[in-house]
Parts: sequence; structure tokens; C-alpha cells
Amino acid sequence: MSEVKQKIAVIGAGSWGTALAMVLADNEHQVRLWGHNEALITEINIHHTNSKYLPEIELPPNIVGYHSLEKAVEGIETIIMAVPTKAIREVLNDIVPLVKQQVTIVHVSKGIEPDSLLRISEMIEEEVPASKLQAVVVLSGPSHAEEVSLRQPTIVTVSSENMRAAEKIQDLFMNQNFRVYTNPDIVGVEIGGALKNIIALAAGITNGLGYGDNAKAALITRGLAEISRLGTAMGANPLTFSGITGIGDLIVTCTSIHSRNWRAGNMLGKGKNLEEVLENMGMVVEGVRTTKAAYQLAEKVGVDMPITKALYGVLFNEQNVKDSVDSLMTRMKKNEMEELFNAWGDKPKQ
Ligand SMILES: NC(=O)C1=CN([C@@H]2O[C@H](COP(=O)(O)OP(=O)(O)OC[C@H]3O[C@@H](n4cnc5c(N)ncnc54)[C@H](O)[C@@H]3O)[C@@H](O)[C@H]2O)C=CC1
Ligand SMILES: O=C(CO)COP(=O)(O)O
Repeated sequence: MSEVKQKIAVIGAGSWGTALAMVLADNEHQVRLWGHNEALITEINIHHTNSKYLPEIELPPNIVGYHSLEKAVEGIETIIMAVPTKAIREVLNDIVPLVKQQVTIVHVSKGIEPDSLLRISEMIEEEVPASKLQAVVVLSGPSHAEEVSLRQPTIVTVSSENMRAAEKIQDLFMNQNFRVYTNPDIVGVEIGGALKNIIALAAGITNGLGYGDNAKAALITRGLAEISRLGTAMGANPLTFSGITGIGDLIVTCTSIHSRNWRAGNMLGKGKNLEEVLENMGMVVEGVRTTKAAYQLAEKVGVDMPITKALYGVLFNEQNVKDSVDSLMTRMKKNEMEELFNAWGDKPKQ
């Protein structure tokens, strides 16, 4: 844990922003938790609760809610961005004119931007002028807010092109319940975190269709293969995908009842349409937009991503879910070893 206590702004008072604010508050930092919903900020300051996103959790007194973005970022050196990927540019646009000093921006979101096909750290670098940006750090891993807010053991990874900055963020968050690793492979960390939501949606769908653990294991392993294939083609280190932000996050998101992506998929598998599902959720389901982005990326990079393609058909082209599973199962036969080596950019030895 860092000995130096800081003032830190957490931007986004949804489930993840609030849970991470709690970790920082437990480490005795002064936490400013900004949210755009004034009623929620009033609740945080008066009752020390966030009943919409983390019911029954009491927030430490050193988390103070802010509705003014200007006051939240005043004199701050570290900003934690915890809004959905879709909102990042808009919120950064508001923040940039307000910061007079250089800041380190830590993003904790999991997505890729459709059409631009940028990772979140790249979006941040586009939005924040270099003169105001000390470093961009990503924090990612198998970490449902519901369990972090109960102070249950959790591990995550931080990554950055500036590893000194990543180590500072590791120190800021690390405590006995929240163990933070570093990994210099920012491409792999961001790609793994974003794309696991696609596979979680698919795992939810198979559950909704009444399929069991075999189907789930199939999706996790073959999902990892296609994530690694795309990630490696984009310059990631293939080893990252067998780590915390790869297989680790895939396991938790495909198997936990907390996962919004899994729950959304489950409803789709049971026959609900996408609009109904998203309305029902009331929280962000990042995998929907990321499926579009990953589909576009796979086409651009020329990488085979059959699960992503099938899900794209379900979400955006009204393909039947059961038919999509059937067509995945009846694809041309394959040699697994050859495929795995292809993902690693090498040739099979036998
Ligand atoms: N909830 C979790 O357990 C985890 C979430 N994440 C990631 O963290 C990011 C945020 O997710 P959650 O906090 O779970 O979402 P959430 O749906 O619980 O909360 C999102 C927050 O952002 C706010 N927001 C949405 N659009 C906004 C805008 N245009 N301007 C300002 N604020 C806006 C919402 O009002 C809400 O307070 C996502 O990318 C998610 O994948 C990552 C790890 C764990
Ligand atoms: O990223 C997460 C856990 O690591 C949260 O997943 P969901 O967005 O599916 O709830």
C-alpha cells in the first residue's frame, strides 16, 4: 500500500467506480467520487450509500460525492475514469479544459470503440493533449464490483506504456483484499478485458437455451483462442491471454451471476429481444458494442473469429440464437494444435 496519501478523483459513480473508490478509501486516500446524477451524489454524501448500484453497502466517510466536475478534478494528479466506454470521450471533453496540471488517467473500462476501432488508452490519448497527460494506465481483471465492495479477495492487473506510472497505481490500490499485478503488455490487457464480454454474452445465451457446463467450457476455451488470435495480430503478447486479464476475466465473466454480460446473454437465449434486455438491465452491457467493434476489427485484420461473428449475427442481424449455435458446431473440421499455433504466430511442430 502506498504510504503517501493522495486526493484522487473517481469519475463515474456506477458500480465499478464506487467499488474502486472504496478500495482507495480503505487505503486512506481522500476520494472524490463524481457522478452526473445529482440525487445519487446527495445520497452518497448524506447516507453513505449507493443504493442503485451497490445496495446494502456502506461507503467509508473519506469518499465524498461530487456533482461538479470542476471541483472534483481541481488540484488532482490522478483521475480514475470509470464510465462506460461509450461515455469516455464526452466526459474527457468536459474534463480537459478544467485541468490545469498534468494528470495520470487510469481507465477501468472494458471496451473497444466501434468504427475507429481504438482501444480505450488510444481514445484517451486522442482526447487529452500531451501537455496535460502524465500517463495513461489501464486497470483490468476478474473483479465484479459486488464482491470488491464486500472486500472479498480480488486480483487485477495494471498496464501502461509508462511502467513507472503503472507501479504507482499498483501501490495506490494494493491492499490485503485487492492484489494488483503489473503487466507491460497494454495491448493484450485491454484486448482481453474488452473481448471477454463477447464470450460472456455467448455463454449466457447457451445457458438461456438450456445448455450446460460443456457448452460453457467450449465457449471459454474457443473464446480464448479467438481473442488471442485477434490480440496477437494486433501486437499483444500471447502469454497475456493465459493470465489475469485473459483467461482470468473470461472465467469470472462467463460463470458469475454478477456479470451483466452473462445475464443479458441468458435473457437473449430465453427469447427476449436485445432492446428489452438492455432496458431490463439498467446498467452497462459493454459486450454489445464490443461485438460490433471486434467484428469490424476481425474483418480489418483478417482474423477468424467464429463466436464473435455468430454473436454479431444474433445482435445486429436478427439471426436465431439456436441456429447460430448449430452453425458454430457444424463448421468445417479443424486441427486444434494447428489453430493454437496459428494464434501464436508460429508453425506447428507436428
Ligand atoms: N461493474 C463491474 O463489476 C466492473 C465494471 N467494469 C467496467 O467499468 C466500466 C463502468 O461500468 P460500471 O460501473 O459497472 O457501469 P454502471 O452501469 O454500473 O455505471 C456506469 C456509470 O456511468 C455513468 N454514465 C453513463 N453514461 C454517462 C455519461 N455520458 N456521462 C457521465 N456519466 C455517465 C452512469 O450514470 C453510471 O453512474 C465498464 O466499462 C465496465 O465494463 C470493469 C470491471 C468490473
Ligand atoms: O468486467 C467485469 C468483471 O471482471 C464485469 O463484467 P460485467 O460487465 O459483465 O458485469
